[in-house]
Amino acid sequence: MQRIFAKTLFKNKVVIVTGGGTGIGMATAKGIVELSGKVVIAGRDKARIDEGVEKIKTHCAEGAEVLGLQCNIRKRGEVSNMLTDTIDKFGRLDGLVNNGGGQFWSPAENISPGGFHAVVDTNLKGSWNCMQEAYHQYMGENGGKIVNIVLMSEMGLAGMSHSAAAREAVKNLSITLGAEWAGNNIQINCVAPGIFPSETAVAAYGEQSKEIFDKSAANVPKKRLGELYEGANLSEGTLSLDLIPQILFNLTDAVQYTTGWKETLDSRTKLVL
Ligand SMILES: CCCCCCCCCCC/C=C/C(=O)SCCNC(=O)CCNC(=O)[C@H](O)C(C)(C)COP(=O)(O)OP(=O)(O)OC[C@H]1O[C@@H](n2cnc3c(N)ncnc32)[C@H](O)[C@@H]1OP(=O)(O)O
Ligand SMILES: NC(=O)C1=CN([C@@H]2O[C@H](COP(=O)(O)OP(=O)(O)OC[C@H]3O[C@@H](n4cnc5c(N)ncnc54)[C@H](OP(=O)(O)O)[C@@H]3O)[C@@H](O)[C@H]2O)C=CC1
Repeated sequence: MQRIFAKTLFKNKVVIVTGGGTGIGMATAKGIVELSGKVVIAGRDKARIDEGVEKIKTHCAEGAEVLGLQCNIRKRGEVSNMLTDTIDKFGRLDGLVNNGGGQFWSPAENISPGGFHAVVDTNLKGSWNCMQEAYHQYMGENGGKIVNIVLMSEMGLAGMSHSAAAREAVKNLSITLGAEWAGNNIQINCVAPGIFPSETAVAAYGEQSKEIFDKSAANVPKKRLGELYEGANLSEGTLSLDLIPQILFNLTDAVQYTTGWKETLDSRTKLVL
C-alpha cells in the first residue's frame, strides 16, 4: 500500500503501545516500526505478546526494534516496571499509546459489581496508571506524546455503559492532563476508532459479535466497518491506523490537528481532544 509518511519518521523514537500484541494495538505498533521506530508492546498474556513481537518484527524498517513485556495495566507495580524496563532498554520514551483495554457487552441492569469494576479499572485506571508513570519516569522532564484509545461514546453507548463511562472519563482526563502538562511539553490526544472487527475483538464478544459488528455497519454513513490496514490509505478518507502513530509525532499542537485532519477523517471516526 502506498505510504504517505517518510520511512524514517520515527527514527530513534521509542513508543509504548499497551495491548500491542493484537488488533488495533498491533496495527499501530507495525505502523511505528515500519517508519523506523522502536516499539514496546505490553499485555497480560505473555505468550500472546511474544507471538505479537514475532509478527511485528517482520515489519521492522532499518533501525526499528520491538520489545514485548508482560503488564496488566490495572496493576500499578507492573505498569511501573513496564516504564522502567522500557527506559532501561532504550534510554528514552517519546510516546505512549493507551490502547490496552476493552469490555464486554451487557444491558446495564445485568452488569455485576465486579464486572463494572473490572471494565472501569481496566480502561480508566489502567490509562491513568500508564500516563502517571510515564510522567514520573520520563515525560515530566523530557516531554512526550500520549494517545488514548477511547470509544465514540459521547452520547452514551447502549450495551457498553461501563466502558462508555470509563472512556468519557479518559477523554476528560486527557483534557485536564493536557492542560496541566502542557508546560512539560506533553501533548495528549484521544482517538475513538469507529468499529474495527479485529479478530480478537470479534472473539471477545462471542455469539454477540454478529449482532454488535454486523448491525453496527448499518449505522455507519459509509455502511462499512474499519479494517486494520497494513499502511496508510488516507486518500480514501479511511482511518488508517497509521494515523495513530502520526498523532504521536507530527503534531505541534492539538488545535492544528483538529482543524487539519478532522475534515479528512471518515465520519465514523471522531477525534476527541
Ligand atoms: C448487541 C447490540 C449492539 C450493541 C452496540 C454496541 C456497539 C459496540 C461498539 C464498540 C465496539 C468496541 C469494540 C472493542 O472495544 S473491541 C475490544 C475487545 N477486547 C476486549 O474487550 C479485551 C479486554 N476485555 C477484557 O479483558 C474483559 O472484558 C474485562 C475488561 C472485563 C476484563 O476482564 P478480567 O480479565 O478482569 O476478567 P474476569 O473474568 O476476572 O471478570 C471480571 C468481572 O467481569 C465480569 N465479566 C467478565 N466478562 C463478562 C461478560 N462477558 N459478561 C458479564 N460479566 C463479565 C466477571 O463476571 C467478573 O465480575 P464478578 O467478579 O462480579 O463475577
Ligand atoms: N475494535 C473496535 O471496534 C474498537 C476497539 N476500541 C478499543 O481499542 C482497543 C483495542 O481493541 P481491539 O484491538 O479491537 O481488541 P483487542 O481485544 O485485540 O485489544 C485489546 C488489547 O488490550 C489488551 N488488554 C486488555 N486488558 C488489559 C490489561 N488489563 N492490561 C494490559 N493489556 C490489556 C489485550 O491483551 P491481553 O488480553 O493479553 O491483556 C489486547 O491486546 C481497546 O481499548 C478497545 O476497547 C474502541 C472502539 C472500537
